[in-house]
Amino acid sequence: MQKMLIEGGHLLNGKVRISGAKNSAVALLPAAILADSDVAIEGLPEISDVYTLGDLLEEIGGKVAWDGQTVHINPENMVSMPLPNGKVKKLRASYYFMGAMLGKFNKAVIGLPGGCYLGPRPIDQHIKGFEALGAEVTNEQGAIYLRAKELRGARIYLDVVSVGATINIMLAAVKAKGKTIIENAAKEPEIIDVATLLTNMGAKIKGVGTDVIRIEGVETLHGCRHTIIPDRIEAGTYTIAAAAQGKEVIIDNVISQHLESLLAKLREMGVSIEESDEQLLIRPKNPLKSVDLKTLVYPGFPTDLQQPFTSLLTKAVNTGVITDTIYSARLKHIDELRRMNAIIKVEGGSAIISGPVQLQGARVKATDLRAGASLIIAGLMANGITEITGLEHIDRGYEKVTEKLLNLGANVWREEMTEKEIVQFQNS
Ligand SMILES: CC(=O)N[C@H]1[C@@H](OP(=O)(O)OP(=O)(O)OC[C@H]2O[C@@H](n3ccc(=O)[nH]c3=O)[C@H](O)[C@@H]2O)O[C@H](CO)[C@@H](O)[C@@H]1O
Ligand SMILES: C=C(OP(=O)(O)O)C(=O)O
Repeated sequence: MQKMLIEGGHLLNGKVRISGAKNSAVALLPAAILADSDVAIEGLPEISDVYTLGDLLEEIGGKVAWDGQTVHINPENMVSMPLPNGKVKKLRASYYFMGAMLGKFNKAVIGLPGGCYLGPRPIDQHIKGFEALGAEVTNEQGAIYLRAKELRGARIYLDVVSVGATINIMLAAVKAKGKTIIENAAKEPEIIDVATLLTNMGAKIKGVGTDVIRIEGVETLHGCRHTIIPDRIEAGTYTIAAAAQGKEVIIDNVISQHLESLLAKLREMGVSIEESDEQLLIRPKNPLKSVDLKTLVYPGFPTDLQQPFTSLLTKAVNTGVITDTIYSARLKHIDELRRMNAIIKVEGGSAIISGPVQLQGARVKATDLRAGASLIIAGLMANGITEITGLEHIDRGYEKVTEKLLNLGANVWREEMTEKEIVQFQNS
């Protein structure tokens, strides 16, 4: 088990290339189950969630061949193997095996997913959608059993705007008989990316990117080749890091429209941002002004960037209030930031951050993926050395983070933890 060490105070300078989007990748891989021949996906990020899903595709009989960042998935020998336990618990997105296997085999058994603990993360809207399509769904000892004689298109209104439910229902509906309409659908770019893959496989989908998606079921889906979109959350994380501790940083391979809400907030704070084809040039101007923000569904401010943004606000003059309306309990990074000298009050679901303060290096724990990102940014700004444990969360979503930061001029490295440190970590 490793920890990450960051010697703070070094200015970030240069270019960082953004990887393929985690939240697309984790849906594109299960979507390949629906095809009847080879699906190639290019530009996948080298992160643990992607490899875990590759292993799960092999468990159900798929042939999975990696060629750098391209994966070839041959689904011809896949079977509806039950996956009640094991690797499905390691990540959130294993729930896409429900929609994809139901869509392909009319049955599936999938253990309830893992992923970041951000407070309760129900999947009732996924189940509502599967049931509307004609599936019988039961929860037996923590595994979801889905069975259908056949799937039939339906009109489904989502009570909550949900990325996962929108994608999962699309996966189950593309081969259902007749027409499916998903109302109050989520509009995140990753949903468009998944719909693009499915369309290239022969699916008939209209309206993705709006809140009404219309699907006309088809009998078969064929293989194809697809290139993944860049990761807007990784791009946003490096953009925030550049605003916090940068001199001049180019964020390369980015679709800036995907980050409008973040860029607007950073400009309000006084950060200079130039947008060009596939790149952002970030030049912070000190002192930064505080801002308030609320996380919202896309195109609002993403909940996944709220935690990294909290660290930035410790540097800004005055008080900033962050309210996460998607996950009100996504606040576990706050205690760790306080260890580093941050002055943050929590009231209801809001974090009230007073600044500017000089953060101090400390021993801290990444409790979830974006808490990890927030601690890395804090460590880059802090006096002295910050030690971060819980790297398994960070490795679920950030490709080669140590190398990318080193290239930008940060002083960051990983070390093996001693046995005593591992015991302390496990008991903390
Ligand atoms: C793998 C993946 O893509 N993860 C992202 C996805 O998670 P995920 O797809 O799990 O998140 P959702 O969009 O479904 O969740 C949005 C909100 O709806 C609620 N909800 C969701 C489903 C449901 O059946 N019932 C229900 O009440 C959730 O508790 C949450 O409050 O979108 C989140 C919100 O942008 C991001 O933080 C995650 O990074
Ligand atoms: C919450 C996240 O991931 P997951 O849904 O996979 O847990 C995230 O990417 O910030």
